[in-house]
Amino acid sequence: MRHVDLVVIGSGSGNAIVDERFDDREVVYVEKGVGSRGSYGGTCLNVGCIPTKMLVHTADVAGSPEEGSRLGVDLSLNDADWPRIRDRVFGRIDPIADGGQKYRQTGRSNTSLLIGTARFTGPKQLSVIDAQTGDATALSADQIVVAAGSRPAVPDVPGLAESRFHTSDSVMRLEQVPTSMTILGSGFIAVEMAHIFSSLGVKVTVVARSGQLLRQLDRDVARQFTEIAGARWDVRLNRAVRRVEGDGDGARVFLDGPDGEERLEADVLLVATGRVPNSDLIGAEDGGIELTADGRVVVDETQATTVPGVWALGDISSPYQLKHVANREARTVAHNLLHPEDLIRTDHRYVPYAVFTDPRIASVGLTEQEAEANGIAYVTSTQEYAGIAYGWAMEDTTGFAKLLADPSTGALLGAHIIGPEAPTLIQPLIQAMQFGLDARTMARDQYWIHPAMPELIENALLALPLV
Ligand SMILES: Cc1cc2nc3c(=O)[nH]c(=O)nc-3n(C[C@H](O)[C@H](O)[C@H](O)COP(=O)(O)OP(=O)(O)OC[C@H]3O[C@@H](n4cnc5c(N)ncnc54)[C@H](O)[C@@H]3O)c2cc1C
Ligand SMILES: NC(=O)c1ccc[n+]([C@@H]2O[C@H](COP(=O)([O-])OP(=O)(O)OC[C@H]3O[C@@H](n4cnc5c(N)ncnc54)[C@H](O)[C@@H]3O)[C@@H](O)[C@H]2O)c1
Repeated sequence: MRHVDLVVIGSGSGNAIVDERFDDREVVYVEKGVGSRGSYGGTCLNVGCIPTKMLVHTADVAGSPEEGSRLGVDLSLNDADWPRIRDRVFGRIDPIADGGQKYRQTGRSNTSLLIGTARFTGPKQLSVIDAQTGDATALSADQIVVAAGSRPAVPDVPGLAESRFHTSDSVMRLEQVPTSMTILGSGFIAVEMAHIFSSLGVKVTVVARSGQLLRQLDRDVARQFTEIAGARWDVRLNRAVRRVEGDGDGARVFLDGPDGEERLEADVLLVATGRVPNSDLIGAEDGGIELTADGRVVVDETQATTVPGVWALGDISSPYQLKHVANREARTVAHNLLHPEDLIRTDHRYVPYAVFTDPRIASVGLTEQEAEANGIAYVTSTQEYAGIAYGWAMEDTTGFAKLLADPSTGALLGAHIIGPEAPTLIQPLIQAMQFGLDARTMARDQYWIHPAMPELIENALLALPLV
């Protein structure tokens, strides 16, 4: 068995851990590859944030005629050349992944890369199965970083496994843009993909189990989004998927609907029903590593697992499946590997996120239903884009910012925005929450550029009924 100082399993956020600070240690990276190319560099780069957002921007541009028509500008969409769109995205991403792999193979003399699947065989012991030859390499290490991420969940629906279906791992590399697409699920991936493909002319049907899309969001935002989406896509709410039939020519999905069985036919079926942590792939339990009931690796705030010397970060352990959280946790792990006498903790107090659909959504802190359920005293304010000058310029009639604050101190408890540039507009509110800036001071003690979009935030802050 080969013994080294450090093994890192997973090249997503795990890839950022080892740099010149680790030059005095022998390091082995293990990566099995993601997506159809078996790419290096993890989910975000290859099959997640980066390609989706490159496609979302393309979708926004394709949606310009609709925006123009609101403003009296007559535009038309002549063609969306899918092979060009797809190849622009992956023509940029694939070389970055390949370059990252090459760097790990040859870039640092103390670091090597095994392309294969790592599994614990005992505490701090691993077997790595080579992706090409199937040969096993036994490894042990003083320290192991588990950064093995998550993968698409595939629900146990009769006929699904035997049918041709896509997940986010494959749908962005389709050969042809389909005529129609059924999307199972109504979370982040479902509504981002629905925006992308519907903007390119695909007839999209979204199937949701509950009565709302994005139902974990603040209830007013979820309600507004569900209404907007219903006017744009064929949205089927409160549906149970009974079975799937698929042959060479697409897939048929059978649902229990309000009036009995419904049958959906589409060229492409996209399953977007959540992601499961890869703790089973790494054989976490054989390594003595404790898991949560939903299969995540248990970590404390220093990212330490229940096995001393084994650390975890990102989707495999975090309750937040978000890249900026995985990156922050990776910084904690890197520091703690280097400074065992001075451990730091990951701050998870104000984790924001954005949903890059149409309209955009962004959120940080408590939703109103969370504040209510936890008996937290709060006041709210809602400012519509339609009530600020830049909203008139854009002719926006559906967007708003909603704030929750402590009624006596003015401390911000939550912020939720649906509308243009929401992921950008929310950043000063994240900053205020993180650094303890109260709503009154934030609103009054700085200039807000007139007539810019952040006046949405200024007005929402001023409208809070603080005592
Ligand atoms: C379609 C999509 C869009 C997204 N968009 C956003 C977004 O806009 N913003 C955002 O913040 N987040 C987004 N996310 C979430 C984000 O991509 C993840 O939270 C983040 O990439 C997790 O990083 P990670 O390092 O934990 O895991 P990963 O990046 O998944 O890395 C884990 C790596 O471990 C490897 N691995 C797994 N098991 C083994 C094993 N046994 N042996 C060897 N290697 C192994 C995998 O192949 C993988 O490369 C998106 C996700 C998806 C799917
Ligand atoms: N912009 C972003 O930050 C971004 C974008 C995409 C993905 N992500 C991350 O990736 C994660 C995974 O995305 P996702 O959209 O797959 O998950 P999600 O948790 O956002 O949504 C899953 C959806 O699937 C539904 N569902 C679950 N099981 C089902 C079943 N058996 N039958 C029918 N419906 C079912 C749920 O009700 C929900 O609507 C997200 O939670 C998010 O953290 C982030």
